[in-house]
Amino acid sequence: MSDCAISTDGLRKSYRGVRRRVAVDGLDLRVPVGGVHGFLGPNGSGKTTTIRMLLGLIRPDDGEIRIFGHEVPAALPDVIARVGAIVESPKFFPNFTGRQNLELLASAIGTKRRRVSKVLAETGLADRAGDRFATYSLGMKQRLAIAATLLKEPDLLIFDEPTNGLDPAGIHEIRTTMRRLADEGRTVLVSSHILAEVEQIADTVSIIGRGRLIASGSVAEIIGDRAESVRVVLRPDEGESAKGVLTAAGLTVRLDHGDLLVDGATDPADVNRLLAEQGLYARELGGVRVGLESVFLELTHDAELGRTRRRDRRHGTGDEAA
Ligand SMILES: Nc1ncnc2c1ncn2[C@@H]1O[C@H](COP(=O)(O)OP(=O)(O)OP(=O)(O)O)[C@@H](O)[C@H]1O
Repeated sequence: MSDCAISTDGLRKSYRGVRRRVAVDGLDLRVPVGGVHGFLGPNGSGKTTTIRMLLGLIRPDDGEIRIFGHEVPAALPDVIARVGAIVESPKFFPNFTGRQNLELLASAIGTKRRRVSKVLAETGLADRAGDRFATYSLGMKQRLAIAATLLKEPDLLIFDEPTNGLDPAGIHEIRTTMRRLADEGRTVLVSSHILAEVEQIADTVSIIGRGRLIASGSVAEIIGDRAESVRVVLRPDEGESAKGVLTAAGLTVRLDHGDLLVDGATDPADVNRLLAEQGLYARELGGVRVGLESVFLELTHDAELGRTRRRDRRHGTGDEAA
């Protein structure tokens, strides 16, 4: 697995409370060396728990983690110097300037002071380095946090929802910074539930749901043959019967805001013919590109559905034919 910056196999973690809660449920993750890897999943799907295990902050119940081939947590001391992470908002002194805050940190971790100017430049903060931290925008505060993780020259950067709470300009700044860090040869793992945002900068992604891997690969691979769908606009009362006709013809059909979306590389003319044969006439019909966001919703919805069906079968309450 030496071509992986991070790999996990069968990673598991439950939290004990009133009830046992499975947060990570046999996760197999592969993060290639170099580039931005989006670690995506809905709220509560286990992203933060996974990241905390990668950093040795909590212990897995089971499974294996390797970072640059080193087993974690056992060999964490051998590799932690190569890893920089932001998992929570780091604390800085509000009345110190950005530069003073970084200089303090640099001396605490034994890094040369001249590195401070370099990381300020790398995160686009050189111009504001002499201003007090308290006067920084949220995006600048987050970039100072990134600058702090760069002090020890890490090969791998791990960011847990780094754009949380930022406005569009702040999101853009962080996104540009992450892209630049990866273009300089580092590996950046960034978790998010905002998929459209990660889609723009990620080279590869892993999508998780309920603590399990649902899909991984390049954005293009995951979108795959869903890249083209056919949108069909009908009279509102015809949606269900049209869906029945197309599904019976073997097509995958979803209702989307009252319209039908026919997934897969389907020729709009075939859809038109199938409907017309049954006396259903489309008001509009055309190809649409599908983004990662809708694929993600579909995948996590399918995973959830599979889980419900398995549970129903166990309890004997489900539709056995399903
Ligand atoms: N310290 C804890 N004690 C008990 N349950 C926890 C704890 N931390 C997380 N959980 C639960 O574990 C599950 C996974 O949570 P986690 O924070 O890892 O997900 P996440 O994907 O990072 O979510 P978000 O996008 O909301 O940050 C959730 O059901 C959450 O409620």
